[in-house]
Amino acid sequence: MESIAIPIAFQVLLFLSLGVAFILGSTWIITTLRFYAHLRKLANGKDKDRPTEPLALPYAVPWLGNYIGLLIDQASFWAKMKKTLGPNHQLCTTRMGPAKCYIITGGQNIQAIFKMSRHLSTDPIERQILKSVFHIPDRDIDIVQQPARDDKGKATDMGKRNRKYDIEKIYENFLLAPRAVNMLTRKFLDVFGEALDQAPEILPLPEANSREAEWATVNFYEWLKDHMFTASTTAFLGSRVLEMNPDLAKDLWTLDEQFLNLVYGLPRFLARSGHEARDRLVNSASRWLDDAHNHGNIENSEDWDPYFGSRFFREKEKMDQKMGLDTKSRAGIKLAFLFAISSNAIPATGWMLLHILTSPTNILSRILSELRSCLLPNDDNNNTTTLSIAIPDLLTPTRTPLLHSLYTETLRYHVAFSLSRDVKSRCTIDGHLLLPGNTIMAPSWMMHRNNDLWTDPPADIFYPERFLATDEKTGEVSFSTAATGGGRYFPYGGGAHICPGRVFAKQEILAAVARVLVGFEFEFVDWVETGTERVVGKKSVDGRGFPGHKKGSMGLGVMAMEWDARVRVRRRMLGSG
Ligand code: HEM
Repeated sequence: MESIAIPIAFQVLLFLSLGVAFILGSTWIITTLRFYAHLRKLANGKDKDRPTEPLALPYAVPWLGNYIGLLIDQASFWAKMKKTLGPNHQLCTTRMGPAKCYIITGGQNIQAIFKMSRHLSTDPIERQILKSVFHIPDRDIDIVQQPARDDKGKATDMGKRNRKYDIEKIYENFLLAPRAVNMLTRKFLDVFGEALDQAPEILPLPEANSREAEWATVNFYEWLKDHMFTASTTAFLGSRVLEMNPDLAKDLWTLDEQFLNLVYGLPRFLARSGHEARDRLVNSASRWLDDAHNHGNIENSEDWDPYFGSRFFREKEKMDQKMGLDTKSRAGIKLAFLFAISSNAIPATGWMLLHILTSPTNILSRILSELRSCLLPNDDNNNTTTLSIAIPDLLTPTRTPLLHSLYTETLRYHVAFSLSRDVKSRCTIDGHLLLPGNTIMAPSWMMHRNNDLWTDPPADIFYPERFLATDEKTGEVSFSTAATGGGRYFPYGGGAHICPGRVFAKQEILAAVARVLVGFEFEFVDWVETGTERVVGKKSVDGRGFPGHKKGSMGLGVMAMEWDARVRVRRRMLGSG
């Protein structure tokens, strides 16, 4: 029996393999021929006066199209796409499973997307995230996304009386207004400073002025991220939430790692840790909301209270209650905000500090001298870490030009997200017709890391001074955003859905960098595997061994670090260099 079964199995396998190879090969040949025929037609200038279908990228796998290539390695996919399209085309389509996807690059096209909010929508992607990641039922998402109504109750795009309008008002008044955002930054900085001062892992300053503080050894990013999470969560959600849920940070970072698995709807048995972390988080946030309603006062107009936290969250909770959402949905929405608050600003701060601490050109001393000019005088003989940073000074680019340039470069280099919109109604970009029912993807990587747009040094080099300009007459060096225009730089997205946390995020990142550098001295030890002491890179601070981006973290915002730095750290005597 066996002697017959093996050849049959082999024949079946061979037959299947040939079948698959035939399907892949013929799909690739057909889509490639179609691509070049279309390219020639466009080059001949036919149809030049009327909108045309965009070029369709060749692919090998029917139905899935380029989905797999994009999932496996985005950077290589974008590079290959750029080569295939050549210099004259910046818009194409590809099949991504059930939907056709328009991939859009080029400064003018990106700017066009930001101006076309009437034709484009984020509702489907928002629904997917709220449902799959934060467990909000469709019924409540329908309420959240209820369309605008005009005075006669008719659905309209332009009406102001919709949920989105209410949330825009809350953003404007309690997240973007200078008073609100300064208060949030102040609270963040106070709690962050306190957390660092009381950190048990770092030894206290000695009593006598003459002796230096003792060194401790920590994994740098892990150390930073826990203290920053405590500070930003307390500033936004109050102090009770962490007292009630000491594992909140752990669960949120698990959710961060598992985010895409949940977005893609992987079942529990394939993404157990993500599902479990999400369930615990929703329960924790529900208990926190119940406690806040029982003990706090939602009508309180104070800037901050321990139960609800910021005025922003109190107003958001009032809005969610008014819409009739149940506790779990309201908790899920607050979690989505907590996720947005933590998942980008904290790694951005980590990257920025790692670049400073391991810089081959020693920018630390220059940054420190900028920061020292932002310290408020303290009355304890400069022998304490009770630091007070003047936030308005820190945010003034003329005082801290290098810090501003480094921040801008950090977001250029380490942010990679795919701006995503659904086409609501027929529209045209760059002479090409976009049809409703399809999606748009505009990868920031194609602009931020494009060597044709960023030269001297090229885009793939991290250059802290990139955004500094020298006045030819006076020789004065200043921070300049001239190179960020024209749709080539958009770390916070743009148009109607531009990130509403962008002002706070910048203030938080700069304040955290300042507080860490003026409060502590560091000595690099080794590059280590995250969460362990296992050495991964070269023992070097001259740029070698610097972590790359963790696989799979591209496309979502600030990319994750491949590994961490082991450092010696001690409290800085304020007088020391
Ligand atoms: C370095 C830090 C941050 C980065 C790089 C970042 C980036 C982004 C990006 C790229 C988008 C999509 C924009 C678009 O589609 O056009 C976005 C949306 C959003 N961000 Fe941020 N973000 C950061 C920090 C924050 C913070 C601190 C908050 C909250 C306080 C926040 C809240 C949001 C919200 C609510 C949205 C959805 C807006 C909408 O769909 O209308 N983000 N962010």
